[in-house]
Amino acid sequence: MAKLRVYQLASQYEIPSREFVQILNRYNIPVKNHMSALTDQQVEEFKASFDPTKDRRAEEQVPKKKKSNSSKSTSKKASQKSQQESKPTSKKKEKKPDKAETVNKTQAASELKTQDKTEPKKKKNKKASNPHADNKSGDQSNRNTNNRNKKNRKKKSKKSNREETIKVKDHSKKGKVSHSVYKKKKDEKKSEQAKNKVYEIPESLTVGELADIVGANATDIIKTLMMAGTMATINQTIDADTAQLVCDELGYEVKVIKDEDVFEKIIEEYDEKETGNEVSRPPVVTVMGHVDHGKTSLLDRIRKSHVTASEAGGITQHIGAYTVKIKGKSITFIDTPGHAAFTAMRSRGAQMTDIAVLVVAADDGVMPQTIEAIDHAKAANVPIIVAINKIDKEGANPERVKQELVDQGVVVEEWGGDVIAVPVSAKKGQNIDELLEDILLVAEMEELKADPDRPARGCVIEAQLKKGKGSTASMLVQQGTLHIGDAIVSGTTYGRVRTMVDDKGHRIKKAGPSKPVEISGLSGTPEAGDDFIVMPSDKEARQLAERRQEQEKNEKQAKSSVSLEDLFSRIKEGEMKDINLIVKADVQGSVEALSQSLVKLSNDEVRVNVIHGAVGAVNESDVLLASTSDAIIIGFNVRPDKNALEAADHEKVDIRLYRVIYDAIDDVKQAMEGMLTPDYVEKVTGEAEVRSTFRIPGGIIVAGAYVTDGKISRTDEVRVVRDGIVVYEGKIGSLRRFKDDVKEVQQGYECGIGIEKYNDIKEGDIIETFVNEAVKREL
Ligand SMILES: Nc1nc2c(ncn2[C@@H]2O[C@H](COP(=O)(O)OP(=O)(O)OP(=O)(O)O)[C@@H](O)[C@H]2O)c(=O)[nH]1
Repeated sequence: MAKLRVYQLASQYEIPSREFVQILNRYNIPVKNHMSALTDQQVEEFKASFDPTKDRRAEEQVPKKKKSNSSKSTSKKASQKSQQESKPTSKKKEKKPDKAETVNKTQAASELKTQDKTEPKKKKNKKASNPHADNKSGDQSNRNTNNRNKKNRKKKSKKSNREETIKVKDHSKKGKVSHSVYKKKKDEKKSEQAKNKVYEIPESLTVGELADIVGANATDIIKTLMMAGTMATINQTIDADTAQLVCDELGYEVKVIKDEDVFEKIIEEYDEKETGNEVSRPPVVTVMGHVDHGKTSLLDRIRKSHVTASEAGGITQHIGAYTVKIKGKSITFIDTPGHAAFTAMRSRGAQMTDIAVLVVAADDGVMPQTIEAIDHAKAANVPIIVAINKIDKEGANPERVKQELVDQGVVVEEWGGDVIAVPVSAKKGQNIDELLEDILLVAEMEELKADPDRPARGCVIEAQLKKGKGSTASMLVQQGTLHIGDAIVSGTTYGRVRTMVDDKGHRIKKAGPSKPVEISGLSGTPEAGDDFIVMPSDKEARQLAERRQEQEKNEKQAKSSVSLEDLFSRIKEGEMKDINLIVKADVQGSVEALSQSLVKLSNDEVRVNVIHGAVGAVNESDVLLASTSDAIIIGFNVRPDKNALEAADHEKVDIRLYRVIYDAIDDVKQAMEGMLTPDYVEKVTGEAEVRSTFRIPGGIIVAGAYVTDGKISRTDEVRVVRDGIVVYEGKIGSLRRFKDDVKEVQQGYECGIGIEKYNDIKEGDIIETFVNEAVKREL
């Protein structure tokens, strides 16, 4: 059964709703306005204890006037009458409610409060909220009658529709009339259909908007509101409770969507919706590859040789991306080379790259960062084009590069695969056009499309604070067209596009799909990879940005990436079908052995994937890849560097470090079975940098070290790390400050450290101390 509303109960006692709200509050029933719903229990308890004669004494003034007017009219009418008598209200005040105004809980509550405090104010307010009271007393009494007949109203209104149709039918002798009957029937059918639907409404909306959503006549809504004692205009804002009540009355089923869900919905609908007006857009390309293989040289070469004469007039700006033209078609290059930027963007959910150009130096071949780049591109599901660079160099061997690529699962066309490889020389400008044409070819196959006529969407390439300009952000338009003056939200910032400059330094007024631009006008500096969305108004942009700020705050506190501990529960809940791992080890043999053993742990329920395996310390790029791919990092005989630790902390990525391969396999296995219950957790206590070494009597090599972090304690365990790889783990043999033995040395001090049973310490090594702390077993 539908819940009883305050006004309905009020009408049973013939007490005005506003007064009744106060009475209910005095009975400790915390209702806010006449639309508030009451539970059955509240109604029962209230009815049992409420004595209308006794409990309404506080409102004595009102009943008095009620008597003086007519015994049947309500006290509400009486008080309105009294307003007329006591003080004529200015026209301005009468008009006020006609403007868009919220009839919500707060307003109703505050009005009530004001009424309590001072009589004159009460009059003004009442007047303001009932503009028709002066000249529409007839309406008012009608309303009261209607209130009394409320129970029958719904039935009646439906019935009257039917009756009308029948009436017309009775007179339907002529074709014209029967046509109108037909039309009416059709309308009825339509409205019946409409009534069977569930409409979604926001937390607050205007009467007109509600009419639009459910497809009802605004007049009907206004009438229904009037019957419930609320005078509203078409532009007036009503809250969801009110809207829901009106729709109940009119027979429309509605569901209230929270404001944040409304924003989400706008975003989702936009993403999903194809307008049918999509046209081809230029591809967006990222250049990746191993250090020194020529990424920057290639990007420079492309930019310099493909800026047309007309464009060259402007000074090329660094805005993080640029567009070149080849055979009348455009290509946009993200001009910050490297996968760190690429993954940083992906970790923020942005996928701006359509194609990855993998630069491999022909004289050097596939190197660790080449593999990393391949893994990143694969994880992002982005097609690769290989640019085999430096073919002008002596010792260049493109065929060897192709062979090495096969080992990484990248099979070029000549070898029967589907990856295009182009031998180029960034230095000499050889085959650059060919590379660009191949990019266009791949783009064509990818069928990259966008509708330029939609409000713009895209993402931030980079953003900074510029002197005299405030926050500027380089943005890539991915959908629609961005215009000067557009209200936008970007990440947690918002504003209006004040200025817009393209990569050639030209001030422009609009930018279409795949176009990079630098804009100003934002309230803050968004982060690379943040999205940007054009909103219908400044107000909505600000609201969405504020909501995101709040969400970000909450998420920071509760971000959960995958960890070995929660692996089992996520598998059980069906949340995980794949376990993604990144394996880093000291030597290639270990990477392979560990990876193979881990993959073999796959069972019917879950598959174990090693999405990236490489030699070397765990770095920031590994962490970002883990974050974007929901992966756990398994390190064998390696350590994370500082940036990686910071990133892991920020992204909440689980890094597991092992000294025994079997332990790593066992942990993953046990985690999959829900048996992982670590008793000890390692805590790093200090770090010292070896700045020199010296030999002491007995041939022992001691490190002259500087404590860079925490403190080095004589009793802590110690490990020696060289280039991110653990070369020894053991105990401290001696710890000295000058000539004295000491128990500990704090950060910022120098000391001598000898390591038990280890004589191979070298300058540049990192000495890390740690303790194993007992932790509670987890259930
Ligand atoms: N001979 C020859 N040298 C090249 C070519 N391309 C780049 N180089 C040289 O290789 C070196 C590295 O080039 P960069 O473009 O800086 O390489 P990168 O990959 O951007 O390097 P990082 O930014 O450090 O990752 C420079 O000395 C270039 O002059 C080429 O096609 N031929």
